[in-house]
Amino acid sequence: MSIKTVGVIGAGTMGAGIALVCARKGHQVMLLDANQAVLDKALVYLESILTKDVEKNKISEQEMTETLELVHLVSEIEQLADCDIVIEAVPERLDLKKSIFSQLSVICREDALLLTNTSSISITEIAGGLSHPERILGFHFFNPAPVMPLVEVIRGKKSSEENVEVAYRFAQELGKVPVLVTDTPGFIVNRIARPYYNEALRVLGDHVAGVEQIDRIMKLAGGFKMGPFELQDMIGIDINFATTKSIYTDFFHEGRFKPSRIQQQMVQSGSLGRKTGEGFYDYNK
Ligand SMILES: NC(=O)c1ccc[n+]([C@@H]2O[C@H](COP(=O)([O-])OP(=O)(O)OC[C@H]3O[C@@H](n4cnc5c(N)ncnc54)[C@H](O)[C@@H]3O)[C@@H](O)[C@H]2O)c1
Repeated sequence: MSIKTVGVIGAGTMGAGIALVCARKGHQVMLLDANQAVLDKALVYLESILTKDVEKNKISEQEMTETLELVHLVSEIEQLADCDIVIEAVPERLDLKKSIFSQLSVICREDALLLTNTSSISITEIAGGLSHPERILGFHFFNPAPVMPLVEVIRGKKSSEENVEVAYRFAQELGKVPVLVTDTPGFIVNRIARPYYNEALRVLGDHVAGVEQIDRIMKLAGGFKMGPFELQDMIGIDINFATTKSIYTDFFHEGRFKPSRIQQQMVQSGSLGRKTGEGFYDYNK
């Protein structure tokens, strides 16, 4: 399969980065968001990253212009009809993802690959009841997408082996390191990472230590690049909370995955981390 045009749905934290990864490899990118302000912000982000590449002599000004010209900002899902691959990166909600994939199933060609960047939701459930579920797979980038090398390629119950191979090769072609995963809650990385966030939130809730202290200790003693609270702010506390809830539900409420009330209240209050300027840390200072 020759991949020319890639659709990216959702131009937020992940979608904008995924669009950049694809455009840098010469693909035409149709970047869709329901919110025009997010699309405008995504363009500013792309320009700022590529400008840094020019300043560091990694690319020429002409290459920057050519890469930017590959990214088309769109507002209607029908504009993705000719895409060879579509990567969905809307918020971590099953109803939203199901609705998007049911529209894509009608709009896109039968041989187009339909990928979801979900952190935790069952691929099998997203594809359930849709026509041609063999072309629906998980394709999970890590944040920030242009920097992090890993992509989890997740095989849903009805994903075909042929499409798994195409997705695997596509990840390699993007310069990423793919890992094949079967469809289980949280896949590999988010399942293993849950205790890092959850236990830190319990330590905070038990007043054992504060946010900055916990982050500092995990970096100093554990060798982590970022502490659990810095990471939640970068990921988006809403996205992190939704991921924990989904993993907890899909593991039939095993206590070790139980979500935290602290995180829930931060989401309820609109303190979502860096993207809102305030989370466990204040970014407006
Ligand atoms: N944030 C992370 O660190 C991270 C890492 C890996 C995977 N993910 C996953 O990627 C997905 C997106 O996460 P994010 O952090 O980029 O979210 P985000 O909230 O930053 O961005 C989501 C975007 O989707 C848009 N959107 C919502 N409904 C839409 C629709 N119907 N059509 C088009 N656009 C729509 C929103 O306007 C928003 O801009 C989630 O499934 C998340 O679990 C996130």
